[in-house]
Amino acid sequence: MATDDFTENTTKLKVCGIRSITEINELKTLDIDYFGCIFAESQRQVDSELAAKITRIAHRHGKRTVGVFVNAMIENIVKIVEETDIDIVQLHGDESVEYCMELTQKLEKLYEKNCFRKRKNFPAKTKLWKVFGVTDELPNIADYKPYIEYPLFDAKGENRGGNGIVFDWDILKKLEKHSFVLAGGLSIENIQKALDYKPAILDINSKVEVNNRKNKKLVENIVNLVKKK
Ligand SMILES: O=C(O)c1ccccc1N[C@@H]1O[C@H](COP(=O)(O)O)[C@@H](O)[C@H]1O
Repeated sequence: MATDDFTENTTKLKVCGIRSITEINELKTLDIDYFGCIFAESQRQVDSELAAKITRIAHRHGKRTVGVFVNAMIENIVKIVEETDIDIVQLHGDESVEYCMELTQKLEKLYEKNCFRKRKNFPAKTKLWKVFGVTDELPNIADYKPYIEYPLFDAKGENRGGNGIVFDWDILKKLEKHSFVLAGGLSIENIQKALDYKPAILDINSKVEVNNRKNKKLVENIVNLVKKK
């Protein structure tokens, strides 16, 4: 699995589902490593125009952005990556190994075309995170490894994501430290326990919302725990 120089032996933090300029402006100076923009059908869905603005603000503050897709057409993902400059593509559907291979090739071509637009401080190549919806068993992800930076384990629920529920984290004990992203129902109540499983990244979303928007105080409480402030 190819991780980049940004990866260290500490747990990083992603806040997903940013859907307004107000939210990114409120959160941009906190010690958050990644902001997520959801392109899939969702109450948190954004278009590429808004995601490009969010990404510009995030990049100016040294943060990366993650685009969340569910079974999207590969051409659409490549177009959105080009339009928005997002750093990571999170595949939250039933995308196959072959799909990840094809997307990797297409993103490589896009990189060759646009490599002159190198991002300051960031590797310009777009990475893939493949999501696996789990309950109490880990799937076999071996064939995905050549194409992804990280597997992301989320609780299998009624919807594709944003279910606000956890899975049996004990299944993560078998994994190498800092080799995966953990999502699903993460909140101030369980974030300390989640850290004990040594994920590379904790991905918070619905549990830090009030009135359908990210709440700065709720996010800040989690930042303080994860970054031990
Ligand atoms: O949040 C959504 O609406 C969403 C829709 C479609 C795909 C993914 C989505 N969110 C992702 O779900 C996980 C867990 O979220 P939660 O903490 O349980 O609310 C996270 O990776 C989000 O990126």
